[in-house]
Amino acid sequence: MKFSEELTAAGQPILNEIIQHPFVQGIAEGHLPRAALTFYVGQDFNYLNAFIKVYAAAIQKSQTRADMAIFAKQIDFILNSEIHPHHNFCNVAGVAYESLQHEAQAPGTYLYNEHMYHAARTGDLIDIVAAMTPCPWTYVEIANLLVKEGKNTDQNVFKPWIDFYANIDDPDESLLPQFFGLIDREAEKYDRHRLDQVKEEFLKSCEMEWDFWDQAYYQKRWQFVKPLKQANQ
Ligand SMILES: Cc1ncc(CO)c(N)n1
Repeated sequence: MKFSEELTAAGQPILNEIIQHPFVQGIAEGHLPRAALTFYVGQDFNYLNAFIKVYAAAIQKSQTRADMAIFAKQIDFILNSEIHPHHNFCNVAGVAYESLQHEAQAPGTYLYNEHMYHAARTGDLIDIVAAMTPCPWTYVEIANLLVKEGKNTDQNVFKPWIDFYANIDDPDESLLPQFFGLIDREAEKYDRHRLDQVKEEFLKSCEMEWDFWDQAYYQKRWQFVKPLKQANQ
C-alpha cells in the first residue's frame, strides 16, 4: 500500500464524520443559518491567508522547479479563485465579503493555523504537505459526493460552492494526485517511526477540518478573552 493510501484510509472515519456534520448536510440541502455562514467565511478568510504563507514555506523547502510550480499555482488559486465559494456563502447570507475580512481569530482557526505553521517551522517538505492535504482532500471528497448524490441542483443555493470544489478535482488540475505523489516520493526517505509522525500530522488536520465546520456551525469563540479584530490581511 502506498503511504498516501495509508493516510486516506486512516482519515476515512474522520471524513465520514465531516460528511455527517450538520454544516455539510446544510450545504447538501441548501439551508444554513446566516450566522454559521458568516462565521465560516470570516474564519476561512483568516485560515486561507495562513495557508498561502505555508505554501510559501513549502516553496522554501522545495528542491526542484516542478515542486515550486505546484505550490506557486496553488497560491494563485487561493488568491484568485477560492474567493468564489466565499462569495457564494456571502450572497446567501446577504452580507458583503469585505465586511468579514477582519474577524477576530476563533480558537479552532488559531489551532489549525498554528498546526500548519509548526510543520513549516520544524518539519520537512513531507510534514508541510501532510498537514495541508486534508484541506483539499476533504473538500473534494465532500463536493464529489454531493454531486454524485445530485445535490447540486439549480434549486440549491449552494450549487456554486459544490460545483467549485467538485471541479478542482479536474484531471487537468490534478492537485490531489500531485500532493499525494509528492508525499509518496518523499516517504521513501523515512523510517516507519517518522512516517507515523507524518500520519499523525495528517490526521490532526483531518480532525481540525471537522472542527472548522463545527466551530462555524455553533460559532465557537473564546469564552473569556476578547481578541482584537484582525488588521488588514
Ligand atoms: C478550513 C478549510 N479547509 C479546506 C478548504 C478548501 O480549500 C478551505 N477553504 N477551508
